[in-house]
Amino acid sequence: MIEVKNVGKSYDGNPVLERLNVTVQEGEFVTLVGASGCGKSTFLKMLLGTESPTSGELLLDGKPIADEPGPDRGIVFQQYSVFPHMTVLENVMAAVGFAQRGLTGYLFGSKRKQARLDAEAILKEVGLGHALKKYPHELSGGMKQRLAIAQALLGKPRILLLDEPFGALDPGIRADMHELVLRLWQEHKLTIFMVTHDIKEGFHLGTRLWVFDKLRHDPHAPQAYGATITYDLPIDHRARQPAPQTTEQTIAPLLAEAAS
Ligand SMILES: Nc1ncnc2c1ncn2[C@@H]1O[C@H](COP(=O)(O)OP(=O)(O)OP(=O)(O)O)[C@@H](O)[C@H]1O
Repeated sequence: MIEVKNVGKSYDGNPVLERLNVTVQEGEFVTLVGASGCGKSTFLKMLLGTESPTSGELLLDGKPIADEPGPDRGIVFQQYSVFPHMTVLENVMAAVGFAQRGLTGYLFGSKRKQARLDAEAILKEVGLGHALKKYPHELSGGMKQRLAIAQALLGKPRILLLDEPFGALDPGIRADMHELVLRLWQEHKLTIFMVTHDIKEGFHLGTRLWVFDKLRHDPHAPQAYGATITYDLPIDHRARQPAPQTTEQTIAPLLAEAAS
């Protein structure tokens, strides 16, 4: 479904990513780990369509990914911005309006009624059914991310991109969010790409874990080469067991080394 063929990405002539070659099938849950600044978010942005590859091809169903975000791809960031003067329900309805009418955004009559029903349904699904009338400043971190996920799912995307969505949350809340994401992944038959700095989270959620790192280094020119996918590990979740210690023990020092 997604083919990444020899993709490279540079900014101002400095390579960030190079020689990416992978294929991802519908329904996979790919987790991305790697040192800070090695290009994980850049890869997500190329899938979203807000950045394009400098070289190579990024194909969705055999066609180049459109160079603008579309309803088939939703994204959730670690920090999320909402309209502070609107309630949870109004924020989601506004997103429906923008999706349907562009920046003028306001819906009338039966369309507005339908938007409200859709917004209420998705908010219930992400566990915010009790918080429709709350304002953003009244929400906890976990509730804000639930709202972000609701917005991302509104266009009924096939692909959900998660850029460290739970990085700022406490462990207990994270566990609840993991449950939510796994449920939505299954119920909506999503293909998910999720960046995380937490390797345990990567193993726990993913059906496949990618490690981004540089294969080539020039000590005199640290910007000379980009990162690539150095490990592509399938994860067997039939029992949703914790990651096998041996694999985790192999990868963790590599990440620590790459980060130093
Ligand atoms: N629009 C841009 N213009 C120039 N350089 C950029 C741009 N976006 C990202 N970069 C650079 O590309 C590199 C990769 O950034 P990216 O955010 O993709 O890394 P990352 O692996 O997601 O990092 P982190 O884990 O810290 O979020 C960084 O050196 C960053 O400064």
